[in-house]
Amino acid sequence: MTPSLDTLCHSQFDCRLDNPTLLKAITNLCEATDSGLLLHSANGTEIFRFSSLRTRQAQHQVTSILVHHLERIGTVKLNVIDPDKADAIMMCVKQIIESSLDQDVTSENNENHHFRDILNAAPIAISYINGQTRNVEFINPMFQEVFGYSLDDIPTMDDWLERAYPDESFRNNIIASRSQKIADYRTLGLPVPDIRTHVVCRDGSTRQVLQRVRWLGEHRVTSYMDLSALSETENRMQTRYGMLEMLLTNATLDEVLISIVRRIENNINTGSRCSVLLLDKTHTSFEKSYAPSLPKNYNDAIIGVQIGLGVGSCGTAAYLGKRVIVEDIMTNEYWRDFTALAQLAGVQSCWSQPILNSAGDVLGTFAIYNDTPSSPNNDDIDLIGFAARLAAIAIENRSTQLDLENWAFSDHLTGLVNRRRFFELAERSLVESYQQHIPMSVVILDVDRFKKINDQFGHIVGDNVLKALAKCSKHVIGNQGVVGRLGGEEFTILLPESNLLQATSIAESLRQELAKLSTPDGSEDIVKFTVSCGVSSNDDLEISLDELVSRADHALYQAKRNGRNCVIAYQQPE
Ligand SMILES: Nc1nc2c(ncn2[C@@H]2O[C@H](COP(=O)(O)OP(=O)(O)OP(=O)(O)O)[C@@H](O)[C@H]2O)c(=O)[nH]1
Repeated sequence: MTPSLDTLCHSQFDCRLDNPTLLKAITNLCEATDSGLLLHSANGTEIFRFSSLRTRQAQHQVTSILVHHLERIGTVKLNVIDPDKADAIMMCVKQIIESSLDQDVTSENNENHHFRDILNAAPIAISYINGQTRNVEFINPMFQEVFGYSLDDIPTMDDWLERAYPDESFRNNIIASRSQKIADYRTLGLPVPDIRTHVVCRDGSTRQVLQRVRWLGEHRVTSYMDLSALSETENRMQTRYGMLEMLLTNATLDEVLISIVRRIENNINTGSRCSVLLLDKTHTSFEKSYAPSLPKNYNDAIIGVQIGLGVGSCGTAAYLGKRVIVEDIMTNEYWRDFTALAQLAGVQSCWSQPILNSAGDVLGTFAIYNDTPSSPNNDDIDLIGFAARLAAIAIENRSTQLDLENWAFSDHLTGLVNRRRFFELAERSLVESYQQHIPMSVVILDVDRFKKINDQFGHIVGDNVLKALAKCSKHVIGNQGVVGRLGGEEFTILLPESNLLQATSIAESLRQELAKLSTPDGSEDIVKFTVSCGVSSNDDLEISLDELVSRADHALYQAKRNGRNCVIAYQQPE
């Protein structure tokens, strides 16, 4: 910053007159030339006077305006005895003063260059504004890098404020009052508190910065620490916490996976979309797609696709069990057979990470798609890895939960639904039956003389009989109903859409099939057995589940009394 010469004359030239070299040089000149001399600064203050007895008598006076680099810095009045020497003496005076000033300006310039160098090297954006003229005199390279503006874009403070805060009412209210506060702090001699603010950059983007204002004489030095990178990190942390929280809720697997996709999409560049693709049980082809931002026909086309080398980013990543980064789909060989699909979705790059379970098996993939060719930075890689791990946990959680549910709801010996589950399902069916006016039926089935089988062949063979019965019953009933084990050698069958006649017929078929079964006894022999069944239905009137079951039980009792190995439908007593 070169201070104007005017400033030098007014504020600094006077005090520099005590510079002994300058005073000595002028005094010497006056003595050598018999001159008297009176020097005024530009504002008229007398700053130097020399006179001797002879010069006081001298009649010839010359006045000259002292000009330095076209700027007036003061006047010199000479009293000379020999008028012919007046111009030469005046020239000498000027040279002495100007060379002294040049030295001062040069040292000032050196200081200013040093100051500039420091600002240029500073890692934060800095502007240097003249508080009186409001001219932006300097901005450092970091300022240009962070905000994009050059000095030509913002020659004055008002230009800067208009660009940085384009909303006029915000400028007139918030910014104006902030400027007033900054002035007040200055008047009070207090440091101006730092503030967080959002600045609009030259390219229209917004940067969050920490603004610090300090005064250097008349100059306002403002530094801006870029917080945008910091808030990006904060956002990413928030996203991660949000996803972890989701895992702890009762959300279904579908909800968790969609939530992972959505949250990552909100956290990355606009124009980027995400997907979770899940493999089928054989781990060879994609079975499910969670990609709500990709077109439906894209998702549909992915289902059933066999994974392998060159099956896009995800097919290849799932096949290799390794992350696959495709920066440009149109030129990458993994996408050679899928470019039309990519065009359909409007994606040009795809980074895919396999989802691995704790045993290291590939369960699917998590991927980020971009609408332009692009490569991920370290943060992106980190985020993809995090999303894939989270998806793996969600999937494993879900399967553990299913295992637990199965364990809680199924009979351990036969794998059929247990008593508790059977009654839950039957209760639900009964409600629907009345709502839809479709009768439902219940069959209770009991192995005849099972005690004898146990006694004769032992408990293990008895167990095998029960398992064989369960397997055969499930097969015969198929999707007509649900087979459950009530306990011991007693089973039950729920037939939600069968009336009494149909249910009796189904039970009769089952009885016949079971009678054909032969269970090995562990030696040469085989075990044959029969069953008796009681059937009830809600054809005729609205009854409770307890009543329905008790009627079937009653019918079973009849079947046993009738000699076993038969099916009896419940009949209302006359
Ligand atoms: N092997 C085996 N036996 C069981 C199991 N649960 C109950 N039992 C046996 O099943 C038999 C049931 O006998 P009972 O209730 O007297 O009836 P039953 O011999 O089948 O005669 P009826 O029902 O009158 O035809 C008992 O001997 C129980 O010990 C089981 O899980 N495994």
